[in-house]
Amino acid sequence: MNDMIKELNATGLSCDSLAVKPGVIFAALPGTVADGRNYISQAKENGAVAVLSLPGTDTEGLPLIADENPRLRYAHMAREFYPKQPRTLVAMTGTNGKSSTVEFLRQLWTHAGYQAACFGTLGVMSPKGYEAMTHTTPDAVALHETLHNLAEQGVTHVAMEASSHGLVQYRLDGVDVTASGFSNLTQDHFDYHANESEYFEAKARLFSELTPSDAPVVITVDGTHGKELAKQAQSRGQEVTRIGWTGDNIRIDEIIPRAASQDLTLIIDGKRHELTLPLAGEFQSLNAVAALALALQTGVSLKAGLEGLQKLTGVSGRLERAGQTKDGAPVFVDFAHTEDGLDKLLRSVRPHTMGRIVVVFGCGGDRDPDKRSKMGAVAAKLADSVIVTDDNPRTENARDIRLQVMKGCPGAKNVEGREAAIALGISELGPQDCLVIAGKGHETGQIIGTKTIPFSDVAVAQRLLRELSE
Ligand SMILES: CC(=O)N[C@H]1[C@@H](OP(=O)(O)OP(=O)(O)OC[C@H]2O[C@@H](n3ccc(=O)[nH]c3=O)[C@H](O)[C@@H]2O)O[C@H](CO)[C@@H](O)[C@@H]1O[C@H](C)C(=O)N[C@@H](C)C(=O)N[C@H](CCC(=O)O)C(=O)O
Ligand SMILES: Nc1ncnc2c1ncn2[C@@H]1O[C@H](COP(=O)(O)OP(=O)(O)OP(=O)(O)O)[C@@H](O)[C@H]1O
Ligand SMILES: N[C@H](CCC[C@H](N)C(=O)O)C(=O)O
Ligand SMILES: [Mg+2]
Repeated sequence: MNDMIKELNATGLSCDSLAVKPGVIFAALPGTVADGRNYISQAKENGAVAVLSLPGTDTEGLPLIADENPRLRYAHMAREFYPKQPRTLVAMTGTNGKSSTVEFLRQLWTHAGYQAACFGTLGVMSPKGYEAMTHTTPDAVALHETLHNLAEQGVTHVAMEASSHGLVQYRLDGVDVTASGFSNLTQDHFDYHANESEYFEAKARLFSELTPSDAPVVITVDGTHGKELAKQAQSRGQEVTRIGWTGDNIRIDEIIPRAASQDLTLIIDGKRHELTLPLAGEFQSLNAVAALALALQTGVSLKAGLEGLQKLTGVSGRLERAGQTKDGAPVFVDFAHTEDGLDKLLRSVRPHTMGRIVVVFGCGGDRDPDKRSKMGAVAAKLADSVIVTDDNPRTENARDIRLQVMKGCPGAKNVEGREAAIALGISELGPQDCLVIAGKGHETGQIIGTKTIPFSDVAVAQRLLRELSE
């Protein structure tokens, strides 16, 4: 451990004054809402032994660890407190598909006999079981602590989600990334990133700054951003696996949708492979292929990888079949919360549906307002009946959010309250139809104001289906 940390006899590190305990170094970080430097006295009262912050910070007499980039330093110090890391560490970025890919990769590794884990939006999944987490990419201290604990448990392979917020805020710095992956980049988070190029630069940091130049990278090259990232990675000398419908290394040649599965033809390094993926939805094939490519780069044989794909189980809240009406019309719950996600979701469901697609969705408050009408327009274009409702209004007015969504789908029904909207969706279903409830996926709460009220799309849909069949 660093001499300075030893000298201070520090027992920990935290950027939250409220969480500071005696012996902890307080990182006073300027943020988006508050400025950690305003909480130094509180941290001191709680027993902080030093302050990490910008040069010149008034630390109220505590020793100052000065750094021009205190967030980056914070991440590297976090590593010193939690030094152990599993030997294989994959980081996955992209607008959509991260959670699915890391979970599929965890399953492929486990199938191949490795002690494997993944973490992100859905929490930590390890051989020890499941543990909740608050962020897709946790704060640097929580992230390093998680990796350290997984290594102590004997986990050798970990896949983690690298969100753009996490990358910009240096939450992953200090992680010895051994391979990384990219799914796609489409609109999201324009409330946080100034524009698309800043958003792209945030994602690109994973490859240019966090992944060593001799490490393999797996890139879905179907979009312009993927192509650009692949070019940049290649010029740095990284070994690039190009995947997707247009991938040179792993190409999806054909997908034949079945009722609840897909027959895939993949061309891997020029050779044809046919298999059945036991999941519905084209986007799941793309994520499964990304997981396969990352597995092959991290010790899994092609034979075990292809076998593993045929045994994949779906990710909670990602095109999850919650149940069906008594006439057999399925109800799916999915986490699509972007224009592209909703587009891919509705297109994915179409080939599996004989009748009409009914969609229930809304948009989150305190999140990118520009995506709202765009999601409305996609729903109007690709579904037969659109019901706009609430999705975590947070501190915004729920009705205003719905009206912004409705601008893109003026013919849609506007239903206050998510349960009422789901009930209406179910009531519209004929025997050949299907209901898609999008936006909340695995979530178990509806955030209204700053309170979270228990709410699960799967549980509500199942209860309503049960009540209707009684
Ligand atoms: C916009 C954003 O990413 N904010 C995150 C960031 O906050 P910040 O540094 O801007 O914090 P701030 O509230 O301005 O406060 C500044 C500093 O003062 C400290 N403070 C503040 C108050 C106090 O009483 N005492 C105190 O010490 C704070 O701990 C912080 O260090 O760092 C905080 C500590 O790690 C995070 O909790 C916080 O996540 C907020 C709650 C959040 O909602 N983040 C979301 C948008 C997010 O990160 N999402 C991505 C996924 C996005 C995706 O879908 O791809 C994720 O990785 O989860
Ligand atoms: N490869 C993909 N391309 C486009 N859309 C996708 C893809 N994979 C998943 N989706 C859509 O995005 C939703 C979220 O998927 P997933 O949770 O895997 O993404 P994520 O990148 O982890 O999202 P988040 O940024 O919220 O963590 C899915 O429910 C689906 O609707
Ligand atoms: N990771 C995404 C999830 C959005 C999910 C949706 N239910 C919402 O609340 O907007 C975010 O925090 O922007
Ligand atoms: Mg995720």
